[in-house]
Amino acid sequence: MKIAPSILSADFADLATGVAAVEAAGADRLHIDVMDGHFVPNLTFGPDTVRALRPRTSLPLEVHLMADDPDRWIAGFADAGTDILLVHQEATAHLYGTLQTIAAHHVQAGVVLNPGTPLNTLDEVLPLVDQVLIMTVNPGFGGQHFLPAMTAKVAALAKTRTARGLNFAIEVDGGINDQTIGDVTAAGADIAVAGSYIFGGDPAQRLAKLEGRA
Ligand SMILES: O=C(CO)[C@@H](O)[C@H](O)COP(=O)(O)O
Ligand SMILES: [Fe+2]
Repeated sequence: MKIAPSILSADFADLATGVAAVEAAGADRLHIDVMDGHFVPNLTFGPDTVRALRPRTSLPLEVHLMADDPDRWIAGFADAGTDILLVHQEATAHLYGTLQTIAAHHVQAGVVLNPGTPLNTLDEVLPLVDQVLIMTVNPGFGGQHFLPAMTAKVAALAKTRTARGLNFAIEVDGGINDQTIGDVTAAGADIAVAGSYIFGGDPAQRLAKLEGRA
């Protein structure tokens, strides 16, 4: 299992220190939760945060874009140094085109599903994506409880991937800790985002635990 620490739970006044800690501890990538105050009731980072972090780490930068009308942000995040851009299915009426636009900017494209959005809404776009992110909480805030019903959704997506001969990565986000990581791993997730668990203690120890090294 690859772990993507979410800087939403890091110290906003000292992001570079949090990033250095998880990079030294062996994180796979950095997860950057962008919230626009409309799609979700919270405000966080923008492209300038990505631009500022880019020279401070060699980890891939994954942007989880919780914003309405994601097309307006694609060029800005691509130009800032984003490696993987994840857009919500629920945030655009033009998902197919949005994913094409991300790829045209030479950024890996991913799609995110809220807990209440069915998998079959992705039937047509799965061949276009590098990654599918299954929300295991309702988006907007860190530190929420994992929704156990999402485990079956991850398993169903893994089954679809095999049946269709596709090779996108499956990621989970929300409520991931040492108690919940086992179920999502068994269900077929490849990457797990973790914020409050990683930054709520010693990041190196907690990362090792999630990766099954401790
Ligand atoms: O996208 C989100 C929340 O909307 C997440 O990436 C959170 O940052 C995960 O936080 P934890 O549940 O791990 O505390
Ligand atoms: Fe996220």
